[in-house]
Amino acid sequence: MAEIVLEQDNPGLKSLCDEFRANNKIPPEKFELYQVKRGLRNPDGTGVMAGLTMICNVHGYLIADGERIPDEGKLTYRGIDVNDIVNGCMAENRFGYEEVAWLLLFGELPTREQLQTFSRTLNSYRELPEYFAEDMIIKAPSKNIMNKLARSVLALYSYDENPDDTSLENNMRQAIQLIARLPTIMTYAYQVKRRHFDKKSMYFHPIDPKHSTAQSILNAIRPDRNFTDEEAKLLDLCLILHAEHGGGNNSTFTARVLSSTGTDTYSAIAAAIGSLKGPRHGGANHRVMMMMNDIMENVHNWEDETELSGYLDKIVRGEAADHSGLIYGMGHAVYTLSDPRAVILKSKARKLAEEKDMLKKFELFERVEKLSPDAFAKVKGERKVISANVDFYSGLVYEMLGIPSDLYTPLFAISRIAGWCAHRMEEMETCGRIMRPAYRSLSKSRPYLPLEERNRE
Ligand SMILES: CC(=O)SCCNC(=O)CCNC(=O)[C@H](O)C(C)(C)COP(=O)(O)OP(=O)(O)OC[C@H]1O[C@@H](n2cnc3c(N)ncnc32)[C@H](O)[C@@H]1OP(=O)(O)O
Ligand SMILES: O=C([O-])CC(=O)C(=O)O
Repeated sequence: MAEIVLEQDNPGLKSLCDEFRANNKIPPEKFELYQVKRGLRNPDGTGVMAGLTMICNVHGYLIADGERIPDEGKLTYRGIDVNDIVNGCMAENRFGYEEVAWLLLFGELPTREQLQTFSRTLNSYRELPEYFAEDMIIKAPSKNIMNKLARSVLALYSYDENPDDTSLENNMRQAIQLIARLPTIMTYAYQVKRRHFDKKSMYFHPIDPKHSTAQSILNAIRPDRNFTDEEAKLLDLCLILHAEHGGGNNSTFTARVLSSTGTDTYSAIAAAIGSLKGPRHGGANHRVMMMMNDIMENVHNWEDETELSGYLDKIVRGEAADHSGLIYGMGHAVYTLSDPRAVILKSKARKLAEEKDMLKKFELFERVEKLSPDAFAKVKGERKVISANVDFYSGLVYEMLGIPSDLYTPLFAISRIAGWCAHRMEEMETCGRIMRPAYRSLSKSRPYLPLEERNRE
């Protein structure tokens, strides 16, 4: 027999998949029979309680008589409402992401002096180690910036003289260095991707040590380095809103699971980046824009709610857009009536759309947001209340800021790294047990057969 050609549509590969399918069926009713908490969710849809945290609270429903009662979403960082953080920074017309990173890492709002010192510290670590960009980014471009971010974070292990020391001091050093460097890695990786895959110019502007995180990103991705203060403050707002979301979101949980083994910071954060890339998690912000492009192409009259509803039904039936059956940017594991981050981003998107003469597109987003819950309820027969999540309007805001779609999900990672690092340290300092849930085995005992007895047709 010749070797199997591992290529899409090759009969050999198809036969391997048939072999897999034949031997790997688990009937859905078995999950119920053995009371397995699929997706680590209780029967009422609430998450399995996996830990304790002081970093964040995500509120999306009330429980009354054992039932989930939908409620407006509320997000607090270290007990402080994220709306108050946003309004506080806006009232003082200053950048807020650095303050949020401090709050998440240490548990208290920084004093003016602490904030200045922290911002200066971040700026002093923005540059990558010598030859890192040449050896790790330029020589090995990736089409996908999330993939490049994960690989670069893993590679930083080799540039660290003390990578495996998991003392708080060492974890803290690595956390602050990573928070400072991830934006630089992202913008370098983007330039290399532009040059290598898109055949466009690549430019590496010098880093300005006085820039906030948001400013440093705009400085690096704009060919002429020009941006307004309003644009930088809006990007900063996006970074504030994405910085943290409790211990249970998939990427943070991933970081905590890895940290519970005692592994190094680079391994834990690279894994979290891999999780965030998924289209059901942070990758949804990019998918929303692809889905909306598909809707714009296929729905003839954007204002016709009957036509639009019909198309949304097709998306949920898996017959349109990417055929996943998902309306990206809608639904959430915790939020029901609203995701507070989506509420803020929507108001910013509307304002920008008015300024940039893009109201027609904004209103289409708004219509999809309005009609999706019905399509979801009708097609899936689900009673669950769904609303727009953080990923629904973020891509639109980025698009109107002139940020390329390659960077939508990476920007999420640039911000969320603060939360991941805070959770890693909390896990290691306060929990100290390896996470090890159980899987009920459905396999039956059987004898090992010698090769000549394995005759299957
Ligand atoms: C930063 C973030 O991660 S925010 C979330 C970003 N993700 C997205 O926007 C993708 C679209 N949304 C979803 O896939 C889901 O709503 C999630 C992943 C966010 C939450 O998932 P869950 O808590 O498991 O959702 P839920 O328990 O309500 O799922 C019930 C059913 O509804 C489906 N469903 C949930 N949301 C949607 C949606 N937006 N479109 C279509 N079907 C959906 C689920 O796939 C599931 O179907 P199944 O029973 O056939 O498996
Ligand atoms: O909490 C979740 O499951 C996903 C989410 O919104 C986030 O991580 O920001």
